[in-house]
Amino acid sequence: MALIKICGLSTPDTLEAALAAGADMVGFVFFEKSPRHIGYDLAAQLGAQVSGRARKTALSVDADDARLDAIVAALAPDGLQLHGKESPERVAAVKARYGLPVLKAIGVSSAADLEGAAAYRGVADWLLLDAKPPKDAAHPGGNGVTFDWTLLKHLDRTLPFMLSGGLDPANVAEAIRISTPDGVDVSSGVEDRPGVKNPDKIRAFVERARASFTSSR
Ligand SMILES: O=C(O)c1ccccc1N[C@@H]1O[C@H](COP(=O)(O)O)[C@@H](O)[C@H]1O
Repeated sequence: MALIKICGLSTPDTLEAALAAGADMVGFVFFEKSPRHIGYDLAAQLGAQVSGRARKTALSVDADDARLDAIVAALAPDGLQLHGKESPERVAAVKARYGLPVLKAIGVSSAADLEGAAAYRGVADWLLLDAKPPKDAAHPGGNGVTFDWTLLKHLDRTLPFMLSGGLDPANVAEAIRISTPDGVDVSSGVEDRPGVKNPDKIRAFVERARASFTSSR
């Protein structure tokens, strides 16, 4: 079954909205420069709230082992999203250390970026294909930017991939139709402003993505 992930959750109410809507994965951001960053105490609280209703994903950016140890201890995630410049060797080391599925984020703006993704075959569990951040961006993701989904027609599908980057309730059906992903991921597209999620937009995103995956089976 294709997966729907809501990322950057940081309050009990919006987490509840994602869980009640039927999100398969819920993501938590551990990156201080992000408006969606959460600390360890809140991570433990939100992690307990999930209580098996969805897979918890911890997003980090070029985190070292000490940082990942602390994140894993606080959240007890079901998967790790590595959203920086982590090499295939680093991804392999993270997988070996924690024994958790790894989603490796790749910034895409051209077909060449997809060729680079091949290096993660046999290492990452999922690719998370996001738009390359704008040059002046403060962080490598969560920028609400899309990329040319038709590029994915030539993607080697050995690894499952999650489509991300600028998705929202209005464009997710078209994005699924064009790119036929194994999952979709959204953050800023279900917000009113950076870091402030909107429960209605979360529900609309999950409903439309689910309907679109179901009708394309
Ligand atoms: O959300 C963030 O603040 C963030 C910070 C650092 C790295 C990644 C981040 N978010 C991830 O980026 C993609 C796309 O987000 P958007 O839907 O375009 O806003 C998604 O995987 C977020 O989880």
